[in-house]
Amino acid sequence: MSTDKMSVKVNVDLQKERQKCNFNIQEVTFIFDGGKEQTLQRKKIEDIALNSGASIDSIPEECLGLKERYDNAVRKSCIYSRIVKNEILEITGLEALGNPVLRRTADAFFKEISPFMLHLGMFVPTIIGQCTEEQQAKWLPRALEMQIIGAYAQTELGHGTFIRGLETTATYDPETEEFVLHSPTLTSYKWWAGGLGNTANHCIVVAQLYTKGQCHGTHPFIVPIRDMETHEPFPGVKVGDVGVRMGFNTADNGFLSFNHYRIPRENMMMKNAKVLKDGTYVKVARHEKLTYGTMVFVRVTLVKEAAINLAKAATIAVRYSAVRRQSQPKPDAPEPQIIDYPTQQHKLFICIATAHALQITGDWLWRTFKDVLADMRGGNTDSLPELHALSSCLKAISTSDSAAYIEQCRFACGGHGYMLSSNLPLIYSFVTATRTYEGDYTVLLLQTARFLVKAWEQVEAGKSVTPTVSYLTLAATKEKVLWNDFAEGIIRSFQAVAARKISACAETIKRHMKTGICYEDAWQLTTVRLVSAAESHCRSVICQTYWNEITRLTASCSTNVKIVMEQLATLYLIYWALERSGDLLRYSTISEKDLNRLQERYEELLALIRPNAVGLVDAFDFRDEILRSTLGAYDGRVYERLMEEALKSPLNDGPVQASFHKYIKPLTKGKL
Ligand SMILES: CCCCCCCCCCCCCCCCCC(=O)SCCNC(=O)CCNC(=O)[C@H](O)C(C)(C)COP(=O)(O)OP(=O)(O)OC[C@H]1O[C@@H](n2cnc3c(N)ncnc32)[C@H](O)[C@@H]1OP(=O)(O)O
Ligand SMILES: Cc1cc2nc3c(=O)[nH]c(=O)nc-3n(C[C@H](O)[C@H](O)[C@H](O)COP(=O)(O)OP(=O)(O)OC[C@H]3O[C@@H](n4cnc5c(N)ncnc54)[C@H](O)[C@@H]3O)c2cc1C
Repeated sequence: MSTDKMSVKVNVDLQKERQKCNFNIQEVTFIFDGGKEQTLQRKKIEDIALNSGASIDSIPEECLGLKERYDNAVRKSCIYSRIVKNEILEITGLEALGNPVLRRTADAFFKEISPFMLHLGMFVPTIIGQCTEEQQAKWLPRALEMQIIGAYAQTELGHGTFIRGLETTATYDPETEEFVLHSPTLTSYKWWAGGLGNTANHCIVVAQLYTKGQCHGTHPFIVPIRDMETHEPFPGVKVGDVGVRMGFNTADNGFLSFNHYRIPRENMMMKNAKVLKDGTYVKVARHEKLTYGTMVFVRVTLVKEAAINLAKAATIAVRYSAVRRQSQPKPDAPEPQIIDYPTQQHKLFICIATAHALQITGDWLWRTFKDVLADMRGGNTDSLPELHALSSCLKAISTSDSAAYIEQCRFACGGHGYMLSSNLPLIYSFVTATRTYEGDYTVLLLQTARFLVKAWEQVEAGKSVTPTVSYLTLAATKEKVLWNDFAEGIIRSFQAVAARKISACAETIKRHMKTGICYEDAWQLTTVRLVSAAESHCRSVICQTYWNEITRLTASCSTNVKIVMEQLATLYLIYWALERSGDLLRYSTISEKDLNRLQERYEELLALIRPNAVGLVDAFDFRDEILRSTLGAYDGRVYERLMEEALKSPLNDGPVQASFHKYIKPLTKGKL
């Protein structure tokens, strides 16, 4: 517990909740952080970054105008970057780029998003992933020292999803040994890149590469866009802000176009393909899609990003639910804490369980990613398709689940949850964007479906398949899988559901093709089912990973930690079994009686978890500065904080606003 938590006067109900908690909170914190060392490192980083006081705003960020908000975000980004550069990267190394601790700590500085986020989030990783060693030696130190500030401009006004359809061109001119960047149409304007509008001086631009009259598809280039002294855009570069957004308003999302703008040949990122001085195109990479590497990296990191944000929302909603009292279900009895309502527990405990499920799955995916990267360094790209399939569906489901449950947390907080000072709307506006950016939900699930159908064809042909789809061989019998309600039984049934849906899709595609239509059209006619099959596959991966890993991670924990962690994981499995009861009725032998028993077990679990609920969210260990919520602070002084924040509103700067004299008075006096 940090010192600020020990010294404050805590709401009586929250104090009682903490006394009820029967497990060792710190052990659960270690599990959530991925180990004791990670917790200690995180706390050290938080102490360094937050004890400076630089993150404190005198006026709430949300009360500032658009320009002032951006200005304030840049000011704080500079302070935070200095801390990251001078102190944090020293502790973490470049591993920090895949570690949510940087983002988690940044939340204390920015209630919205830093305009520098994409610099560390995509610009630097793309330099690492797409540049030769020589190029890295030139660009990486300057980027890490913040001598240059970069953005990642791939999406265009006309195309985000369909990368092959991008229109910006980079045409090689062997006379001058330069690439000429050009935006031939309005729809070819780069659009959305974070940090681009006003902040960045460099940008990674993804463009169609032309040399010797031939197009070689999209490739990344490092492009200086602004003068390093004056910050004026260079001639031939048009750049600006895309306009006000649902969230991300301090992230400086920008547009960019080029008018025959020249960059040196060496600015093409040449790890995976090169253009020689004479214009000869040379392919280096062994896999066609290695230029998409940064996207795979970010999708992998977004799974834990989804977990952390959901954990924040759950912390706010659970603490608030312990403080808030409402209604009178029994005559003459006191108003209960709203957390005592089973319906409230149903809304909230799945959020706690999902945060753990996604965090654990995100850790596992990160390890898988690093293994695949190590293989690729040795020249073996065999595991890349499986990684792409896994990272695509896990990014889609984790961000979608997280956004939905964060909104559920807001509902769980009633009217006060709608206040920006609760922080729930801002957390939601950030996370709901993650469902779209870095690959839209449906589009990514269809990428996974493509892999699954191919895997199914391998199984049918009697060939072996990769580990995450090996269940296809076991579960894909024509018989219904025998239901049992032990955890392993539920997981096996989910796998059977996924296998049956995948095989049904493959059959449907074949059936359509028998009518004479081509594969592409048959695929389109099957896409609603393909998305559903990919979702089922992903759910079975999360359930299996969560269950196996939590069993492993708690093996040496104290008894009550084991018990509460198992209760949460079981709750997660049963929740989804009940949610997907239609699938289970269709593809397993589950009966109505079994479903009733599951429902009863689910309700028992809610009651068992109830006394530990506040302890469970305390174990996420968010400092108040990071939570930034009137409803979720550790001390539970909800009403006092709501009042304090209300008084900070510029609309409370005097009893009478100028608009009264300008408009209302003339109106009421009949003079308007
Ligand atoms: C100071 C502050 C502190 C900060 C702290 C820092 C912390 C950072 C936190 C991170 C925050 C990050 C914020 C990010 C913001 C958003 C950025 C963006 O959106 S950027 C923009 C993001 N934009 C998007 O995400 C766009 C989404 N669109 C796409 O990715 C692609 O267009 C596509 C994948 C949908 C299709 O691609 P297409 O080329 O048409 O391919 P086909 O469909 O024709 O399939 C052909 C074959 O290729 C295969 N394959 C495909 N991909 C891959 C892969 N990656 N690999 C391997 N294989 C792959 C596929 O399986 C198939 O195989 P097979 O069946 O033939 O064997
Ligand atoms: C907050 C935010 C930050 C961003 N930051 C960046 C950034 O820094 N750099 C950058 O380059 N980009 C960025 N983006 C852009 C982002 O990557 C794209 O918006 C995203 O990839 C989706 O592409 P799109 O907008 O073209 O959507 P579209 O592809 O037009 O999607 C619209 C709808 O069509 C559906 N659809 C599209 N294709 C198919 C298909 N093949 N099959 C079935 N359905 C389909 C989708 O499911 C969706 O429902 C950002 C976006 C946001 C919202």
